[in-house]
Amino acid sequence: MATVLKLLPPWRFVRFSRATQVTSVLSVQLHTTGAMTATVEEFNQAKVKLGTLRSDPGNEVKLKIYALFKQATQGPCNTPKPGMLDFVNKAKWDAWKSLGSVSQEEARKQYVELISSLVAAEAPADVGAQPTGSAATFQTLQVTTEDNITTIRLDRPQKKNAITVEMYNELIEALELAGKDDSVITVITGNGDYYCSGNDLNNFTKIPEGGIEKMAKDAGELLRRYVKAYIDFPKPLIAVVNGPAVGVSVTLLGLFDVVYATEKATFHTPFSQLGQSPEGCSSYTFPKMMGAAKASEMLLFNKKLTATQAREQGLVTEVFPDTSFQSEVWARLKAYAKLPRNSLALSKQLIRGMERERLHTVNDQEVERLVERWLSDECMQAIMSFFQAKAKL
Ligand SMILES: CCC/C=C/C(=O)SCCNC(=O)CCNC(=O)[C@H](O)C(C)(C)COP(=O)([O-])OP(=O)([O-])OC[C@H]1O[C@@H](n2cnc3c(N)ncnc32)[C@H](O)[C@@H]1OP(=O)([O-])[O-]
Repeated sequence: MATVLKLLPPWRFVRFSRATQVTSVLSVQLHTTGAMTATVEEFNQAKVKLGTLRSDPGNEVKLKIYALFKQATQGPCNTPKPGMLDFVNKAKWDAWKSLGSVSQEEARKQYVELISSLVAAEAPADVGAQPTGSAATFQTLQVTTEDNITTIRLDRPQKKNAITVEMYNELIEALELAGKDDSVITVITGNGDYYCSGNDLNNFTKIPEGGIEKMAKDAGELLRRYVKAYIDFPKPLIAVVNGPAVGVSVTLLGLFDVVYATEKATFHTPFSQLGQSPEGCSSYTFPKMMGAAKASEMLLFNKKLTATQAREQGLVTEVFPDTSFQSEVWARLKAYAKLPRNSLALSKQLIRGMERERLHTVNDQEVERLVERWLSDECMQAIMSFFQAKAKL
């Protein structure tokens, strides 16, 4: 970011010179208090990253950055209020004062998160937008960028878009790229009649050399990374649920910003039927969203929801008639994608940022439990039953 930023009157006088920031930070001793805070190193890295931004994030954001920086390095504002006509310093003072008694550690963490989201929302010089047709780089997905929207389509329609190990890895990569490209929003949807039938149960049949324990451990690590990609996704993420959704594709909806569904969609999490346990942070997001009892009906007792029920429970934002689903949803998404990119990314960060650490903890705990479940007799019996039932057809 240029040191002298273009600002509109009366804010044109608000300038954050790099020199001021550097002087301030040098005069402060920072310390780390634990995993829920940003380390000194992360804070310093964030300062450096701030200097690499190519576009001006706007006055409001710059004031927020300024306020968080002051709070992190000097603590709550207790300097005298500048006079009414000293517009610039009064705006800065107001921003700092508005942080009240937020601790220095918390301010440091928010500073790091804010800069990270600004950096993530800005395409690196050598990446740029993914051109339409970049699907060639993926085997199990179609990924396109058009009209400021990056769309990731699950592309195994013959298998109801069941997620193989390869597909998990490709989805992680596609999300990573989408988070950094020039698009304003990212959409996940399915090709064919299903949105997604969840984990490909064949993933459990490929036992590596290290045996079933190794398989469970590797699958756990992959799942952790997969869910993390959603928790950390830096811009608005929208699910276009074109048909039935099962398992992990349902649980993850709690990490999307908006979920649009056709009336034909259903939502099913048959975890106990499979001897497994919830993932995708649903053990936290579902009770929060729909209350413990309704969440338990789904996550413990395998209750399959219609699209309308899912909307009533808060899992789905809006349900559309199947005949007009695609046209209505895409018209709306194209309009959304014309909104300012940084503003959307930063607002998402505000909405989701407070919960990020908690979601990571939930993800870790769910993965730990699932790795145990995958080694249980209950789970193995359930997987065998699926394949035996298939064999009888
Ligand atoms: C790791 C994180 C933890 C995740 C947990 C979860 O996601 S738990 C949730 C885990 N998910 C489940 O428990 C769902 C298991 N699947 C089902 O219950 C049913 O397939 C269905 C209800 C999705 C669709 O029924 P339908 O009668 O409309 O269609 P159809 O059955 O004829 O399917 C067409 C083809 O696709 C195949 N295929 C589909 N899904 C899967 C899959 N997940 N796996 C493998 N294969 C799958 C199916 O075998 C068939 O292959 P074929 O014979 O042509 O070679």
